[in-house]
Amino acid sequence: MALSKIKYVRAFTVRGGGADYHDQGDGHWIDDHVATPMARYPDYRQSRQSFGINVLGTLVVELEAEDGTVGFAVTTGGEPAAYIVEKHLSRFLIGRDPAEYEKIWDQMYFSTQYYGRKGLVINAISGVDLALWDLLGKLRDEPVYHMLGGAVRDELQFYATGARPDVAKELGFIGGKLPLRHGPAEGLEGLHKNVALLADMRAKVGDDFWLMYDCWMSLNLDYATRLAIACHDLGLKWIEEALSPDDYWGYADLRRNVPRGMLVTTGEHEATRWGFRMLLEMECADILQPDIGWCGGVTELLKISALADARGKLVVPHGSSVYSYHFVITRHNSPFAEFLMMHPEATDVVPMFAPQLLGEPVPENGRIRASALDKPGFGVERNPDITLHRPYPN
Ligand SMILES: C[C@H](O)[C@H](O)[C@@H](O)[C@@H](O)C(=O)O
Ligand SMILES: [Mg+2]
Repeated sequence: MALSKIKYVRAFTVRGGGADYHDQGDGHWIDDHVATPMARYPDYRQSRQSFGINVLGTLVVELEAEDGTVGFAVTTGGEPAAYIVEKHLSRFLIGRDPAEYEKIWDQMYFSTQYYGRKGLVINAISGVDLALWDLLGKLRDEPVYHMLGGAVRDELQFYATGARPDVAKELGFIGGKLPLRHGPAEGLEGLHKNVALLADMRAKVGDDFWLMYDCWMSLNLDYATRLAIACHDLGLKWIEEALSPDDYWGYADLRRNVPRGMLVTTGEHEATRWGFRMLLEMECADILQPDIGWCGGVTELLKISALADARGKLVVPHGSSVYSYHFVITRHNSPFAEFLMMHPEATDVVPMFAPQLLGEPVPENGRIRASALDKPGFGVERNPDITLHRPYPN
């Protein structure tokens, strides 16, 4: 039984938080001296916005069916991604049944392979794929997680990413992931500051609360190895994205270098089943962390997750609000999820993609019940108070 066909494809952009969650105002923890590969240049060391981490902004993809039903999704991508959606990908969507998401994904990927494969183009494809699944759920009156096989547990449990793991513990989260603040350019003094900050946080949260460091691609193998060894006695649970996403060889070495029991994680800037196959077959990580809005969407993450499951690896998607929640609740090898604390001081729970989504669920006591996802599609609507810009109307 065919579903109502796609009649309109619209790509909008919007700035200020939301899916491009690094696009925040001044004084936010997420832009306060976080270590990055650009920190080797002193001018770009204090703020990630100074080198353009928020240059793209949010991409909003809207698919309207012939019967007027609208599916949408948000991801990082802004105007260049909007151009790719309207001028290239839309030809594989107009007049199509949204249930044909496998064929549509295949056509979007291989038609852009000559200039895509990773990064912005896969963000755009992911945004379309997420909007397809949202539209499918709204046409079928089903939550996305039902269409993925249903919940394998009653609730999601979250660790929190932000500057205040001590507050995250009080709020009921199962762990706290700190942004690493100092990289190799700040030498031994910076390394000691990283260890001291972790020691201070360990003293505040006690011995059993998970503490992790997120290194956002900023280190080299030697520094990452020394940091892991120096933090081991402080119970660092995992060292995340220590190296460049292209350094598969370095990650394999890092896994051999870190103290036994410490986990190496990465993946948020990796894309497609082929990229994650490389991470798996080169033994780069203990936990894979794809972002569903950047790796290829639901359709591709299903393949990535199955590859990882076959090798006994966990898949804990990078924080991406409802889009990852509907996935994680259905996968045995995704036992917990990430919640990014988007409150400027990381001291309160606010919707992750605020202010763009109406009905976005937030963890209570560090958990979200599966029943909270029981609305069609991804269960959220666009905030009508947010003005969208359509740069390339077809
Ligand atoms: C906190 C990290 O520096 C990044 O800002 C964060 O987006 C990402 O790496 C994460 O894992 O949440
Ligand atoms: Mg990360």
